[in-house]
Amino acid sequence: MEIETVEPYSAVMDSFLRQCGGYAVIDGGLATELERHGANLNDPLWSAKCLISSPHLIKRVHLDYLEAGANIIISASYQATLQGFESKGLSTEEGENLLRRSVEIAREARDLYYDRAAKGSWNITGDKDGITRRRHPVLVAASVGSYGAYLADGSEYSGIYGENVGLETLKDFHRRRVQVLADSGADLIAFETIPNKLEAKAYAELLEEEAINIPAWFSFNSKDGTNVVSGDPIADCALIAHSCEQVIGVGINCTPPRYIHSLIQSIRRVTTKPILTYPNSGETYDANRKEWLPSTGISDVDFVSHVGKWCDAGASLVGGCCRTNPNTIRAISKALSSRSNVASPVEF
Ligand code: MET
Ligand SMILES: [Zn+2]
Repeated sequence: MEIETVEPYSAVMDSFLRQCGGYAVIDGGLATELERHGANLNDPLWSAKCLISSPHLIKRVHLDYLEAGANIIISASYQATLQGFESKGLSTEEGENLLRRSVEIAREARDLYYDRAAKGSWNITGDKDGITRRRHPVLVAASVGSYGAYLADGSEYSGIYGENVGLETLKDFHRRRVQVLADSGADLIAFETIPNKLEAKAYAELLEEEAINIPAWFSFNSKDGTNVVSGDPIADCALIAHSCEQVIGVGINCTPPRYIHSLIQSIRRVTTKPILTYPNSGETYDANRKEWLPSTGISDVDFVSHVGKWCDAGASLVGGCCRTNPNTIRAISKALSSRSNVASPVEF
């Protein structure tokens, strides 16, 4: 009898991290970077609005992050939901096509980046001889934002959905989008800015029940360094991720840098899965005024000075979220490459 060996999901991340030299760079904020380029995202669809109005800009921002050293680029589907598209008058089919398009744009950016790297039009890794050019490995992650992100009322920063929103409601809300993204050609699904335990549970059950056959990461947000934003302990949330086979990474995003270290420590206590972190700039989003309040924001340099400490605590994937930009990612890439042990770079 022939025994079929199926590669475990975790092998995808293990071999990717090996290729990256042990540490991988996640991209920076997408929506806020689109805004910095002039896009008006004051809309319930937020960055997904650009899938309709300016896909070329999304591609450009992905490319900027690749050029800055990102190994993982995250698609513009964070706030792209079939329900959101429907309320704009789009059909289910049109909505599904836009979801697929978000991943296609990221894949096109990766192809373009590889092409340009091969032609040597960018000094990707600063090769000394100028002859052997190396490119860094790149994965495309399909973003799934939380139910709170769809509500567009800031509740992904409170995690309070009310009594009427239970596990089944959340599963039904996310089901079709997750199915479409799983078949879109993405390398993994990035469940981002997860504000509570309930939604993590909904994702884990969906991945299992729908037999989603690409890996995923779970990334939570926090405003105190101990709990996710709803008040559920980060350790409980990370345990849900730990117990789900498809989940190949667990971590924290869109959270001020000052809380990251203790959150990583708490996650490390409950899982051996790779830990990822892509904090925001440290500024606070005011959902009522729909703007980022200055004040506690820290500079790129300060942000990056924490990276080594985060890696020492267990993180192996680091990037940036809202209000970070290609400069942040360039600096993170530099910080990580000094720790990396690139044994087998991809050569042209
Ligand atoms: N990947 C998304 C973005 O950068 C995450 C947003 S967090 C509110 O736009
Ligand atoms: Zn963010």
